[in-house]
Amino acid sequence: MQQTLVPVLEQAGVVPVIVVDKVSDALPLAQALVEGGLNVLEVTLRTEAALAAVEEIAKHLPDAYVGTGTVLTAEDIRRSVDAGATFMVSPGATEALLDAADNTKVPLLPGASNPSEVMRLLERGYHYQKFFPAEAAGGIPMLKSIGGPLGKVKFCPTGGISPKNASDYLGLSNVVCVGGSWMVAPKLVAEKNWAEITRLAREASLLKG
Ligand SMILES: O=C(O)C(=O)C[C@H](O)[C@H](O)COP(=O)(O)O
Repeated sequence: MQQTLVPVLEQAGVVPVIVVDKVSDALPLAQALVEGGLNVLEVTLRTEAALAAVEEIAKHLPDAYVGTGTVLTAEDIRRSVDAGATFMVSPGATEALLDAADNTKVPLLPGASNPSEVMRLLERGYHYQKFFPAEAAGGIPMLKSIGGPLGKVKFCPTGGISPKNASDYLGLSNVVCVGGSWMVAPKLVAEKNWAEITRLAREASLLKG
């Protein structure tokens, strides 16, 4: 069920976590990120514009893998699939969400923040999980500790990742990629500073080594 997601995550390095307020910003923003070398884009379902933004990017930017974030409910899954998302990300997981995900081909990267949550997701077949909120939930020491007993799970830590700590996370054997919003800061998007977004994306893309 996550088969199609694995190669996408493995080449992602840094996944920008995007909040789009205006649909008209979606394409130039996504283009700026792809130009900088980041091609796996998570558009959070936190704004009215999010689904239309996903549709635009999916339709016009074939070089990008666009997915939805902040997927909380079965309805969010349905709307993500309809918009053309190639993957979905949730900050945590509920049985209802996982049941709905079982009924769609679009892969889910579900969130966990401690060993019991990781184990529950593993029981449901999720070998790739988001570790959220990464810094607040114990960061690198927590991931190293989890990696002992639960070494077959690979994580995409998100929440508090920055240019300062991203490469340390990416250096862990149980980290497949990291998520972060620093290269799509609201101020940069509001100013339509696509050049700076490309510059930050390029810097981020070099972190994956
Ligand atoms: O909306 C979601 O589903 C989330 O998971 C939250 C995001 O992961 C964080 O907003 C990104 O964290 P920062 O890079 O610290 O801004």
